[in-house]
Parts: sequence; structure tokens; C-alpha cells
Amino acid sequence: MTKSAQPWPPVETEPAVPHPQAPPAGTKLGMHYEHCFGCGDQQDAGLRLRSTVGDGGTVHSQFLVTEAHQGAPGLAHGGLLACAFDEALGATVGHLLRRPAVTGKLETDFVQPVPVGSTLFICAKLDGVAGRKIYVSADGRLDAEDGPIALRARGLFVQVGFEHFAKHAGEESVERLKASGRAAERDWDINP
Ligand SMILES: CCCCCCCC/C=C\CCCCCCCC(=O)SCCNC(=O)CCNC(=O)[C@H](O)C(C)(C)COP(=O)(O)OP(=O)(O)OC[C@H]1O[C@@H](n2cnc3c(N)ncnc32)[C@H](O)[C@@H]1OP(=O)(O)O
Repeated sequence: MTKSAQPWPPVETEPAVPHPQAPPAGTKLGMHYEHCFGCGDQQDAGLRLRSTVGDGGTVHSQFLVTEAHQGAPGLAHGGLLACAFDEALGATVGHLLRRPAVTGKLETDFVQPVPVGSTLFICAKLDGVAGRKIYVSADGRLDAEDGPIALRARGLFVQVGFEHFAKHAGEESVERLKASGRAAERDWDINP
């Protein structure tokens, strides 16, 4: 539940059924790109979010809040926490539906502060699909899978073709994704 009065998903959707080749529950998901701020291990101050597939169209992600992530002294920056949800929701869409998609809208409820030194446990789930629009949501809990809720988020991801990345970041960006050895491993349904 969220404090927002808007229904979710905001439009009629089909069930978001994981792709037949989606990784099964228990699979640890790798980085999608080593320079990604959300998951990459080549970003010194990055979040280094790590994710595992859960049951029933869910993905469980974690990251340790460090001093590099502060807004107020000793507390995580809100925009950075939104970034963690962007990554967790995007990974849920990308890995479970196996469709390249980008964030169209991201809404975050900040329920309680997240201190430096805490680990945020994010559980994301697929909520529905309407054409290219994919709806996902997540809770973030402090220090344990069943810890107190610190944040909630809801996202709309829009399915795109790989030409999206080539058009806006250059052909080289797609080559870099392929060279990362991660996109190339995947047999995407559209525009592989
Ligand atoms: C990331 C690389 C992945 C490569 C694959 C490797 C493996 C990955 C595996 C897994 C890990 C992934 C982890 C990633 C996590 C991070 C994700 C990010 O941070 S993405 C960067 C931030 N987001 C942008 O930069 C988008 C910028 N915006 C756009 O490019 C366009 O606006 C776009 C594509 C979102 C839509 O543009 P249009 O021209 O294609 O389509 P139109 O018709 O405008 O929208 C389609 C439908 O969506 C609705 N829509 C779009 N934006 C909306 C909004 N803000 N609110 C409500 N509805 C919206 C529209 O009303 C339309 O709905 P109707 O079909 O008419 O019903």
C-alpha cells in the first residue's frame, strides 16, 4: 500500500507473466553493466545493488548504505534511494520479462529515514503489462527482509528496442553493453 490515492496500476493491465526463459527463483542476478551506478562494480561510490530472483514474479535486492550515499549527515540521500529502486525495478523487468525497457515514471514514498550503515532490503514485483507499458512496485525494508518499511516505490517502465540506446547514446553504447558480456548472453525477444 502507498499513501498515494491513485489506483495501481493506473490503467487496465494484463498479468505480467515471467518469460519462459526467465531465471528461476533462487538465481543470483549479475550486473547488467559494470559501469552502472546502480549495480556496477566499476563505480567507486555506486550502490552495488545485488539481486536474487524470488517466488511469484519477485526480485529481492540489497545494498549497503555508505557515507558516500549521504544527504543529511548520517542519513541516505532521498534521490539516491530512488536510484536504488529504479535499479531494482528495472532489474525485475529486464530479468523476469526479458524485455529491454526504460523508466518512464518513478514514484517513491519515503516512510522513514535510512541511516548510513544500514542495509536496505528491496522486494520488487511485477504488477501488470499494458502494451509497451510495464508496471512494477517495491518495498524497501531496513536491515532485514522482514524489517520495518522505510520506502515504497512504483514504476512505469516502457519497452524499447535496442535502437533506443544507439539513437540516444550512440552505436558504441550498444557495443559496450554487448562487450560487457551480459546483454549478449540474453536472447531478447525484440531487437536483440
Ligand atoms: C538500461 C540498459 C538496459 C539494456 C539491456 C541489458 C540488460 C538489462 C537487464 C536488467 C537491468 C536493467 C536495470 C536498469 C535500471 C535503470 C533504468 C533507467 O534508469 S532507464 C533511464 C531513465 N529513463 C529514460 O531515460 C527514459 C527517457 N524517456 C524516453 O526515452 C521516452 O519518453 C520513453 C521511451 C519512456 C517513451 O517514449 P516513446 O516515444 O517510446 O513512447 P510514448 O508513446 O511516449 O510512451 C509509451 C506509453 O507510455 C506512456 N508513458 C510514457 N511516459 C509516461 C509517464 N511519465 N507517465 C505516464 N505514462 C507514460 C505513454 O503515455 C504511452 O502510453 P500509451 O501507449 O499511449 O497508452
